[in-house]
Amino acid sequence: MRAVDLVKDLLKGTSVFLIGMMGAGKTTVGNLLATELGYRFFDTDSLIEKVAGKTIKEIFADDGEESFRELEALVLSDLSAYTKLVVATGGGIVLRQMNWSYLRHGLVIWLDASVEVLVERLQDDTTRPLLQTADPVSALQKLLNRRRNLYAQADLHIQISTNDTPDAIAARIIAEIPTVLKNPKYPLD
Ligand SMILES: Nc1ncnc2c1ncn2[C@@H]1O[C@H](COP(=O)(O)OP(=O)(O)O)[C@@H](O)[C@H]1O
Ligand SMILES: O=C(O)C1=C[C@@H](OP(=O)(O)O)[C@@H](O)[C@H](O)C1
Ligand SMILES: [Mg+2]
Repeated sequence: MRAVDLVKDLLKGTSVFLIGMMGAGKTTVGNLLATELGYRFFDTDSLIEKVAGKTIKEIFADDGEESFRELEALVLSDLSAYTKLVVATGGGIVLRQMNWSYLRHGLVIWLDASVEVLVERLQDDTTRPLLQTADPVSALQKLLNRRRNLYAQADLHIQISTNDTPDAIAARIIAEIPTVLKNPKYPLD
């Protein structure tokens, strides 16, 4: 049996939620993973932009972060009603305790990249309002310090190194899902 077929068998349509810091690759890897699993892919940030009719940057600037977080919770609660989804979340989704009740509808996977990797990827990014500061490196470090314990509540922890390609990370997720989901056909596994 191919690894991905075993995983489909184990998941039985359960959705997958990717959490982790900005730049960890949730959007990029989520897309690939959905294709592999034959699931639909959604990104909470893209849905928020559709609902609001403006970009994340504009929402932060016009309405503030709290307003963005309200929309984020709303979009996540809607998505949690469905099965067979891979959902790439925004890095701050873990902050609201209520969001965990939605995330727990699926399998929660933490993509964990170091601040060095995140900085390398996001140094020229202008779309993430929380990084538009004089010192984005320390902004990322502070966010990670504040959020690490929340990300650690995920069902599966995927550590990402500098040279891991998106394809390799998607393959690793598929290889590691069986370590956290029991196979009911082999209850003594
Ligand atoms: N494994 C990877 N290797 C190299 N670059 C990556 C990798 N994953 C994502 N990226 C790049 O890093 C940036 C952030 O990725 P993205 O998927 O948007 O992360 P997130 O959704 O977690 O913020 C994008 O420019 C993307 O192309
Ligand atoms: O970490 C955060 O608080 C945020 C992460 C972003 O999404 P990505 O994690 O996809 O970059 C986006 O939701 C917003 O800029 C806030
Ligand atoms: Mg993203």
